[in-house]
Amino acid sequence: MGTVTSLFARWWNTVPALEEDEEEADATKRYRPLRKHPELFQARVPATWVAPELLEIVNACKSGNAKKPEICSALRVEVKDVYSFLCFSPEFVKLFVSEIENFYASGIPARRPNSMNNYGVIVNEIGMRPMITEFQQQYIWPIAKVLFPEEASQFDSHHSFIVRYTAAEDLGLDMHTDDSDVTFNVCLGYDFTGATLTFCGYMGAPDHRQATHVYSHEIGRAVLHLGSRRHGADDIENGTRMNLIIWSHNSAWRRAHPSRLRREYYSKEAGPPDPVCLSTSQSDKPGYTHDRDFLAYKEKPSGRASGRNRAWCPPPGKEYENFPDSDETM
Ligand SMILES: O=C(O)CCC(=O)C(=O)O
Ligand SMILES: [Fe+2]
Repeated sequence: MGTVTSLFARWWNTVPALEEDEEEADATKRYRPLRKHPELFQARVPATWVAPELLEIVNACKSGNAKKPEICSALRVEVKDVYSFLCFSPEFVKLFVSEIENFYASGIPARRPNSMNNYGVIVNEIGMRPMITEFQQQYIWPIAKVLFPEEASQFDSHHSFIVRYTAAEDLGLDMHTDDSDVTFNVCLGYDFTGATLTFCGYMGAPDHRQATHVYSHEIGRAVLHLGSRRHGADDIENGTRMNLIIWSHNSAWRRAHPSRLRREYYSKEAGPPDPVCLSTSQSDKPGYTHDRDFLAYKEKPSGRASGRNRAWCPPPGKEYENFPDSDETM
């Protein structure tokens, strides 16, 4: 990831992706002889891997008659600009999960997908990039192009990873935006309770920190949203949740919209934030906090009593009326 993106990531509380090597990752080389299902490492997505509903949506989108947001009944509008659909067949879910379990069992070290997730795996780095690229181009892109015509005018790369949460490991993921143009997020297992996904507004919009929707993950169902939408994974209560996330990138759109990185394009906030939309930390560094008014609405998280204050949101001049004074903020 380049400097601009890193800066963008720091400034906007975007989840930063770690750098992916141009060369074949070490994990790919080491894991190659241990692959359990070699078909997951080829540029092919057999029709038996996808749900009939996904085929229906893709066909509707390709027909050119699809109108946003009512593409077809198989596509559910969760809330404006957040969509979900049945995506993978039980056959694929079983295959994919068993491969990931096999990778974990191999003990091969894998770099983590982002600075906020300690138990995930970058699936591109274990050799799955060709299959994911095929899935992105054949299935995600035709749908995203209809739903988000500008951000998804083309997809030319992706950062794809597994996230895993259990009560004994990572419980959830703090509020953030993604370093993606369009995010695809599908649940692959297992049994769990809690672990919903809470959506707020768009980065820099007046309702940026207003709660808009709570999505409940279901195995095989995918959710699609823009990376600039603030969201967070709520704590898991029991069991284990595993999701595959594909961050699609559109370099042309990024080049054409450098302004999305600039403070002056941030709107004044309409009102005080919903506490569920407040962001504490994307790091284990104490005191690493993103929302300037966090302490006016929530307790200081334990173990974060000191340290550098990196809070930036909302930017100066963009505060809502009666923004709490500095004694109440970090
Ligand atoms: O756990 C989830 O469902 C969401 C994870 C997420 O938002 C992310 O990894 O960027
Ligand atoms: Fe995310």
